[in-house]
Amino acid sequence: MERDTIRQEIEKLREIIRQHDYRYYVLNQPTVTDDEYDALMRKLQELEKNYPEYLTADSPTQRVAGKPQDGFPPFLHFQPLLSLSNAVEEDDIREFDQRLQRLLNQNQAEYVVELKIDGLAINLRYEEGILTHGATRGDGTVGEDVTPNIRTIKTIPLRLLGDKIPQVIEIQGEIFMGKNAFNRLNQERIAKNEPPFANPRNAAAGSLRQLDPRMTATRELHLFVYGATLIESNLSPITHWELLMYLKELGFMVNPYIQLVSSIEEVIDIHRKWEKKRKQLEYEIDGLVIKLNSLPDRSRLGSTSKSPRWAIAYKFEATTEMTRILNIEVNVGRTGTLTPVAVLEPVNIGGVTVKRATLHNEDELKRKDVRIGDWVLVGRAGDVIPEVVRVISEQRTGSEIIFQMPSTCPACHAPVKREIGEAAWKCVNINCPAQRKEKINHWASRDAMDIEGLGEKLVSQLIETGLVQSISDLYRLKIEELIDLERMGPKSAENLIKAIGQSKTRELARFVYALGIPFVGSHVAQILTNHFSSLDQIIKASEEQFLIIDGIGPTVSQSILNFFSISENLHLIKELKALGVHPTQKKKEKSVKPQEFFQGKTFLFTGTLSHFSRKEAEDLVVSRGGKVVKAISSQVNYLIVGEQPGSKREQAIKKNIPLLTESEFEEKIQSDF
Ligand SMILES: NC(=O)c1ccc[n+]([C@@H]2O[C@H](COP(=O)([O-])OP(=O)(O)OC[C@H]3O[C@@H](n4cnc5c(N)ncnc54)[C@H](O)[C@@H]3O)[C@@H](O)[C@H]2O)c1
Repeated sequence: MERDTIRQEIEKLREIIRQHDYRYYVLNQPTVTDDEYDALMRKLQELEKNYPEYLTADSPTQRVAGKPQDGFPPFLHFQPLLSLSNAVEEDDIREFDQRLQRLLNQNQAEYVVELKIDGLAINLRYEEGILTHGATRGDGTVGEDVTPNIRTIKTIPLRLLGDKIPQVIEIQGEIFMGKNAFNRLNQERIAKNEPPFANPRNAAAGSLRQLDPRMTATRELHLFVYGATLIESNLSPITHWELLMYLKELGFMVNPYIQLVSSIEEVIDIHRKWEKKRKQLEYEIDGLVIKLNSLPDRSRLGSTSKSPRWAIAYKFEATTEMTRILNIEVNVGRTGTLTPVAVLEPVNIGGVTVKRATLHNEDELKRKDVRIGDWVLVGRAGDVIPEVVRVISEQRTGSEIIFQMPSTCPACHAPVKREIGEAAWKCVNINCPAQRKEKINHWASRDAMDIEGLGEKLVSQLIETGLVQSISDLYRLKIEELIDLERMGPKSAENLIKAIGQSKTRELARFVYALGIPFVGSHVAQILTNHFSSLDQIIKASEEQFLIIDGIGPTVSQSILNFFSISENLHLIKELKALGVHPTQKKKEKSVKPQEFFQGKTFLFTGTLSHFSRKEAEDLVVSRGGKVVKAISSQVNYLIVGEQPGSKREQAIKKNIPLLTESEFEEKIQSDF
């Protein structure tokens, strides 16, 4: 890349981040998620690390962001409230530990591990035990004095407790709103036609920065304290742990999950545990904070202008990163569907290097306006296929290229067609080599016929050399033919023939899935083979016979009927039989598997759930094959009852509809994945 271009890119990125900072810290109205913001920040940090000559003191990476808002008096913090440096990778945490030990010239350090509460930082000043000021972090040096609002928060003592009252102390902590209170507040706001808050953090910040404290008083805010500066005091604790215990004695809430550890590996274990358990908490956390326990050692290490050297935020895995689109290619799937795919400058997302991301179809491509050369945010939630979340259009230079879907198939050059009402362009040639390749890949895949050793590269070779034209050709392969292939010795040829042979007696459900009938995934294939006792029965079944099956809807049944009405498909099945492929049918299991709890059933919710938002809970039901409705009717199989349920509960009882508590619901969800 040209150096000038890099400098411009860095500058643009800084400007975008400054805009987000303003919207987040000053207006309380962020327009991107924290994950997306963090991705922009990480990209800027990376560029500044690679090109240190462009690093400037006013870069957002060098400053504590945020500005005091007009309307509140300024408050000068006795000691600046800094940001925290952060890391996601285990190795970066180990490096933090090693760096500290190197600087301190020792070989073991003790840490306090705290939850990183996703709220907003506050600084409280007590003089002679009386609360005199409460201020937001602001730009770290000067915050907004929100004392009248702070005084409405019940977990903040107006007068310190105990007999060890310091003359002057400033105490830092995180103000937050619990998930239940957040959901209730949003429900009220929606009912009043006010815009809901995007997350509990915004709700807490918005509530604390009300100009009218009576408004703050109606919001359920809490405080966990995590630090203090003893300005005038007879006490001088020498560890952070001691300080936290002292803050408890003074009447504050210290988070109950703080832990004292003596090795960085323990920290990594604790992080793994919380990554899984964070959902169960009643408030949101976005990671852990690791702090050196020894206060004298902390003083020796000091801080940069942005963050202390003795602490680090160990964040949970991000699911979004920023990168650039190098090219857009088109994939041809096994049913001929053309899928545009972005070829990316490789980027690490949550520990996985991502080089390609789906753009789904032409409409999506246009809606997101993705162009070759664009900077984009790429997301990967859990195991989901990476996708382009959005374009950072502010980064455009004008040299980006608009992509057009091809008018012929990129694999066989046959014409492509897009039916009315369909999102996808399809290659019309059923002999298209790309389609054949994908069909065979699917056939051999682990959940289908599970043919060991038959990977994508080999499938390509078999098709290119003409040895295999269709699925049935796999069962005609001979060792002598395989040996001639590049990188194939006699032993591997023999193993492959053996693996292909073994697939002849796979379970019927695998065979049905392997056929690649649209909408028939392995779960539906299992339902079909549980219901019918042979493949012939499935082939001969009518629409009515499919529709009576729990878990099979009109789209699936239509798709199966279509599939078996095509003579090529029936021919393939006949050929396979003749070649000795005889899938086996397991004895029918009558026991209801946990997987089938949600399948085909209808659910209704009432009240507030404490571990999920309503949307999350609904998605969990739908992703397990269930349906969610909004009103009570005889169709409803279960009513899931949260806190403060509405009239639906009484109605359900009258109609004899079974109720599920939140924990019963959670249990079913956990045993059904
Ligand atoms: N969406 C947006 O547009 C946008 C814009 C700006 C910032 N942000 C978010 O804000 C974050 C940056 O904020 P930041 O500078 O406050 O850094 P930070 O959130 O990474 O870490 C510092 C903060 O952590 C909090 N904290 C919680 N628990 C703590 C504990 N136990 N000990 C110490 N501190 C604790 C404190 O408030 C402290 O100020 C970004 O990572 C981003 O996610 C988002």
